[in-house]
Amino acid sequence: NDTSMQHRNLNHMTREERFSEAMRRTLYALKVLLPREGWTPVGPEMKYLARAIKEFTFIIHAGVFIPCIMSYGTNEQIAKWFPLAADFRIIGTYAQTELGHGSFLRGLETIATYDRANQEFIINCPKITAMKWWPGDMGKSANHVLLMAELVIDGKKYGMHGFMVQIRDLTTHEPLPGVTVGDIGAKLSFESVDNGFLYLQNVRIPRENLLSKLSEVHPDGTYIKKGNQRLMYGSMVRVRVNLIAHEIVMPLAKACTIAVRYSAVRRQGLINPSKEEVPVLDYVAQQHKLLPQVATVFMAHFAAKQLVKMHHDYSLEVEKGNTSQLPELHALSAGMKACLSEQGAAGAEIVRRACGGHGYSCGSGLPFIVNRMLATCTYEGENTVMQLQCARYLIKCADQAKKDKLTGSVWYLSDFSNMSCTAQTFGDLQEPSVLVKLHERRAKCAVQHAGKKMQNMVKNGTPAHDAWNMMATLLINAARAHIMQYVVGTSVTYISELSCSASLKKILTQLCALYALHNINSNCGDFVKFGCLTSAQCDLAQEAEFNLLKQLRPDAVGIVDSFDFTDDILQSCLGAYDGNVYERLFEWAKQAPMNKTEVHQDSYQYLQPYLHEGRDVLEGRGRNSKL
Ligand SMILES: CCCCCCCCCCCCCCCCC/C=C/C(=O)SCCNC(=O)CCNC(=O)[C@H](O)C(C)(C)COP(=O)(O)OP(=O)(O)OC[C@H]1O[C@@H](n2cnc3c(N)ncnc32)[C@H](O)[C@@H]1OP(=O)(O)O
Ligand SMILES: Cc1cc2nc3c(=O)[nH]c(=O)nc-3n(C[C@H](O)[C@H](O)[C@H](O)COP(=O)(O)OP(=O)(O)OC[C@H]3O[C@@H](n4cnc5c(N)ncnc54)[C@H](O)[C@@H]3O)c2cc1C
Repeated sequence: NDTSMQHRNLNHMTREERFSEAMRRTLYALKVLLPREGWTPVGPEMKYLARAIKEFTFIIHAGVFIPCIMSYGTNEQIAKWFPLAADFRIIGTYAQTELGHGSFLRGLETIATYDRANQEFIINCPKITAMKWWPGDMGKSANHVLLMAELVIDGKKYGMHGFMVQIRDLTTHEPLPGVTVGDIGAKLSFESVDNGFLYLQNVRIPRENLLSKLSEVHPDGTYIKKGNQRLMYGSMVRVRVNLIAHEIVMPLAKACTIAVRYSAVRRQGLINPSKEEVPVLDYVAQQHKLLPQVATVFMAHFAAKQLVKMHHDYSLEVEKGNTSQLPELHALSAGMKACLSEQGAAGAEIVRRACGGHGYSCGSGLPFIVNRMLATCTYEGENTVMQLQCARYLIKCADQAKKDKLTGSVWYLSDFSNMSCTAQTFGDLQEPSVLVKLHERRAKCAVQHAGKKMQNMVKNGTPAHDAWNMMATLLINAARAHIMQYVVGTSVTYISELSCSASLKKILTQLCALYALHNINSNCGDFVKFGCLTSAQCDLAQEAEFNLLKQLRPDAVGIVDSFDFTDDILQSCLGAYDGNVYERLFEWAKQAPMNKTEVHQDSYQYLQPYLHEGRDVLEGRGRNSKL
């Protein structure tokens, strides 16, 4: 109810207005509304703030820069920079991606050369492709960057390391000497975020600014490795784990809230010619578009909770020096981020499109969500690259499964029990245990299929790297199958262990079955090809899905209401709680800047001569028509 927090209509603001409004609101929220003692920008409070603010600034500062200080800094470095960053007395970003490289980190070109005489690092972007490009909050907001650069000592390269680099004056906010920085311009979304470019030329930083938890450089230039160097990639794992809830589950839940509420209000056409127009939500085709996406919100939420727990447990182990869980966590987080962002972004577009013309209006609030979700398929690890990382781990595990009993998320690769499906009715295929087994078998077969294909190619003389490249599509499918079995399996377990009312558990079980069946029916080629289902059982799977749509239809609005988004955060004429769609759309349109005058003078000057000629002809004074 704090008017300082309420959103003005973002669609009727310029990009620069949105940029400064987002900063005002974010700082207001953080500085005024949060208890100051003890909160951290990545603490549980952020989850609630993120529900209250449509456009944040400082997501990278809070979601990446600060966690990196914790992950890569020594205790002294954390003690120095964390308090400043947590209170926004320094604003930072994570500057890794360059104009010429984003996925292939070993190709990054920014160099940090150690100057022994002055005990400094000299930072350089040797050519235009080395310029840092994309980091959020970097163009106009950040005064520091956590710069990922190639460390060079006496001409020898030591790989990518993290350096704290100040880029703007803390008094004037002007760029420091050797720093060229700015905004990269208009993007598909994130209008309020100043993704930036950063060109560094002979910028000097103290030796102490190398974040030295994992490695350090002594004054004489001696390089010391401390611990598993793979932890240098650790911040990306953490962000991939955290972004699922924040940037995939929540936006998809908002989109589903809007689309389901609108579909319950929008009457269009007849089902029974003798009855009145029906709400479009009564069309099974509409239910088939919307309800599986509602189910995805829940299943992705449950799986993300499990992944966050796994990351938390892993972090405790790393503190004890045990990094053994890192390979599985990397594979799972990379695969989950890629597959759920793919599903989520596609799902948001499906539900937007299900709202017809009004879904194409920014007044629906849906284009904002769809465009932002598209970014999740690219940032924090481009999806294809992440799926291949996941597949790399699966292929290794499949080889290991031939001799060892596997555990963890890949345990099913060493399950050689009979997994044939005996379902005779569509009810059998709604059973959670049957759905889990089907997904495990499909995933196991997909991984083995890709592995076998590559082995055969190598046996026939194809170099392993070429076989990998040629089978990439099968490897990506294997990664998707692995993640689907993980999401279905963890969701079934989570729901079964949930202490809640029987009626709620029934709905959640139905949603889980709907998610699994929708996935089966969308990929039935795999399920038949790998012998998981017969063609007749595929028909039953479709029947099972349609039956669940019918069962869930009466609760559809109640289910999305349970996401509990306020009208202010939805900013949607279609999804407002009161359902007054048409009045809201009309009011929203009238507020458009285009309508601040009855006649748009700038354009009228071009139209006027033609209009006056038309007037004269119609009033009998004008020359004959030119046509
Ligand atoms: C005040 C407001 C507050 C608001 C709310 C705050 C809350 C916020 C919550 C969170 C929300 C976050 C919002 C999201 C914003 C995101 C913004 C975007 C940021 C970015 O995009 S940062 C840049 C991201 N870039 C990447 O991800 C690059 C991807 N590329 C790579 O990771 C690597 O290049 C690679 C993995 C593809 C290849 O690397 P490399 O060549 O070195 O490795 P190989 O493939 O040869 O593999 C070598 C072995 O290393 C293992 N490996 C690879 N990566 C990792 C890893 N990350 N962890 C562990 N191990 C890793 C491989 O598995 C290989 O192992 P093997 O044993 O040899 O097989
Ligand atoms: C909204 C947004 C915010 C961002 N924020 C940040 C930030 O804060 N900090 C930061 O450092 N970066 C940030 N990024 C950059 C982001 O991390 C990179 O864009 C991402 O890592 C992809 O790298 P790239 O852009 O170089 O694409 P590329 O890697 O060049 O990919 C281009 C194409 O090549 C394909 N490809 C690449 N490698 C392979 C491979 N090995 N096998 C098969 N196909 C391959 C990809 O699949 C893709 O189709 C942001 C990006 C966006 C869009």
